Amino acid sequence: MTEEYNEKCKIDQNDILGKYIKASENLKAGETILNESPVLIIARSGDKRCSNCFQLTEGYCSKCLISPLCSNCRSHHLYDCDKLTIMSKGVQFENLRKYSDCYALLKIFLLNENPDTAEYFERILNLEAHLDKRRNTAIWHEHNDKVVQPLLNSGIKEYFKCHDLLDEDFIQRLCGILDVNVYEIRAPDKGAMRGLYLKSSLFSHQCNANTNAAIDHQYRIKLYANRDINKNETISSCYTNVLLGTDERRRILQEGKHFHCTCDRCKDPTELGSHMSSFICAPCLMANRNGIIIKKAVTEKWECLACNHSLRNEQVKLILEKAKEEIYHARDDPKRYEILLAKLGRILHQNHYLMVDIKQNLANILRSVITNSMQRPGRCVYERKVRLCQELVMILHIIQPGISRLKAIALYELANASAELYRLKYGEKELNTKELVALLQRCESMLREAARMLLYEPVQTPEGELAHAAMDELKDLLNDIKLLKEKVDEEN
Ligand SMILES: C[S@@+](CC[C@H](N)C(=O)[O-])C[C@H]1O[C@@H](n2cnc3c(N)ncnc32)[C@H](O)[C@@H]1O
Repeated sequence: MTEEYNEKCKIDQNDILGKYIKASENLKAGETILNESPVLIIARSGDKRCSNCFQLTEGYCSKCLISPLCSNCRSHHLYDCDKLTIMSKGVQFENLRKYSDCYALLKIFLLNENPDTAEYFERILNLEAHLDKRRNTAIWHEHNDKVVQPLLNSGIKEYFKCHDLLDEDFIQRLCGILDVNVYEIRAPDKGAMRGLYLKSSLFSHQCNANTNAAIDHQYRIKLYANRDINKNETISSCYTNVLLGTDERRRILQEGKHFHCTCDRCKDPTELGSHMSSFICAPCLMANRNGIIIKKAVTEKWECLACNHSLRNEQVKLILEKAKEEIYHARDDPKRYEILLAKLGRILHQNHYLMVDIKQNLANILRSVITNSMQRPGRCVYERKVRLCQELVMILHIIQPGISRLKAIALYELANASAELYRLKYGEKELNTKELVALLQRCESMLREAARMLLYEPVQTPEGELAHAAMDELKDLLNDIKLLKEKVDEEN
């Protein structure tokens, strides 16, 4: 492939990945690889968002009658509005309104109508669609009912330049292109929507990817190296939630992106030693042994590493289904979460992704208890919060060893909760001033590490704002430490 990409990386192609990006030079951790604006921003399937500000809405533009528009916005993209205004006079726009996913496709056709953007239409058509893998699957039928038929029956196709292309297969192909290539982006209401980026969509996936994607308030994407990348190394981005277990991640990637992931983490039954899918071996537990059940790589059987005990696939499925149901019913109740942790902790490894899910939920509840000025959290709240954050940081160190947004947030919370706990202990005379200084210095280095990783995030995003908060808190902490050190000197 000779197609130009940029000076830091180039496009290559192989039978497994299709097109993918590799480094043309050595890249340093933190180095920006790509900055790009989306060619398309669309609502998530089933949502309706204002064409101008992207807030959720039920309203429509009073001129073109087809584009969703919220009550705060008076107009949207002029070219699109003028074109759709002509079309709406001769089409059944009620059907297009009823099936909101049609609007994403109309936006793609409009790119082709507009001479300024027609080039993007051509480039979108070059993206992977996995048409054959999708044919006659559940998603194919869903798109047929909610996009293909409503579009074809509305009569709108005759108004587009590409009307003779617009048959069932072509529309399914575009649906496939969107499903396979979009990035999830944060909507103004903090919900999710989708962005299509022509260059960024060529990055292949790894569950332990070597880049992070950061999307700013204008929806520009920045892809930066989260660790050093060698020349000719494949540059990857992560398409899925890293806090899920291998079977879950693989299922999501198979269903949504149509490939079987064979990255280092997926291939390793211990998930790089994190044990995020492992079970506790009951016979070993009874015998006071440390038995862990993992899914063996070749046989795909769930077997204990210490004895010959095994679990059948159906048993594993049942345990997980029941655990998920119990987690669902415990939602927002810290006491029930604690009981569940104790109960499931006898079946699931401490780092199992469902245990991590409960611990994250619990840590979030404790955060609101701590930050709520009406409540006066006791020491035990801080102790629990510290323990939960420590466990999360430890797992993230394994699965995201480089620069990591999740790790930065967990470290930030750990540093603050720990500092508060040490101050409480000091107030209760459990620590002397010198000991407090030493412990606060540990918090300082955690906060510094969190701020360092968050500084790669765009300023006007929640993570960018957290970077600022971390810097401010670091200053306060340094000041505290300085005053306490002076006190130590006076005491000596
Ligand atoms: C967003 S596209 C990436 C660009 C794509 N390779 C192309 O040729 O246009 C996602 C698709 O790339 C392929 N892919 C990405 N990462 C992969 C991986 N780790 N293993 C196998 N296929 C992968 C899959 O076909 C997937 O559906």
